[in-house]
Amino acid sequence: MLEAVELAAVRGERVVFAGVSFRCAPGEALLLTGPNGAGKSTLLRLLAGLVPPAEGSLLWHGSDALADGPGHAARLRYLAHADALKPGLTLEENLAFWARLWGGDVAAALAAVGLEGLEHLPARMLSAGQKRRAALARLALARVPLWLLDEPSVGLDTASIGLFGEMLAAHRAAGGAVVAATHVPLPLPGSGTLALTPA
Ligand SMILES: Nc1ncnc2c1ncn2[C@@H]1O[C@H](COP(=O)(O)OP(=O)(O)OP(=O)(O)O)[C@@H](O)[C@H]1O
Repeated sequence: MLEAVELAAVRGERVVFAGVSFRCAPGEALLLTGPNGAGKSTLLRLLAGLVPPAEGSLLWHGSDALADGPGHAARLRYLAHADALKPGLTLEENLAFWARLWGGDVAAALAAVGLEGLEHLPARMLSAGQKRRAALARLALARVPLWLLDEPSVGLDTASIGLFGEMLAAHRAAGGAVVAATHVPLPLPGSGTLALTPA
């Protein structure tokens, strides 16, 4: 269970948001919505332990989630806007880097996002949607209880959205939680919504 209690964030001496509270239980999904600049990415980075809260606390099963940085990092996957691919490495080599850190089967992860057959292509040759699918393949490598996703469906075609929906459903069915920032609907049935407004 992830619980945010009265969180506030400051960037560049400006309060981006304040008083943000929510709960996301195992199997649940929370959508972060709001206009450009409302603080969705900032909140995700805070939840990932990459930005310290100016106020409030973040709890994981009732304990301070940020007290143990490496422990918090180990229980989550954070997908930012950038796809985090090394352009000169092949798709397989890119995924193998993460698999060495986290474990998991590279071929199965690529198949989960429909990228089988492109393993040996340098990442720089992938289309925008293929790069996004390669980023999503990291989610399929090894199971962790919390996914933090920043506009995960940008650039995905209809078939890829379907595969992504299957990944999300399997993650939630296994007790995983999802917090996702988005401007468009995501395949997350029954999700809650937290609408951020610029402070
Ligand atoms: N490192 C930083 N230094 C100063 N200001 C920052 C920094 N990072 C973000 N901001 C500001 O914080 C505010 C929130 O940005 P953020 O990226 O969290 O918004 P967002 O809701 O994700 O927007 P979008 O829908 O455009 O992705 C913006 O006004 C942005 O300019």
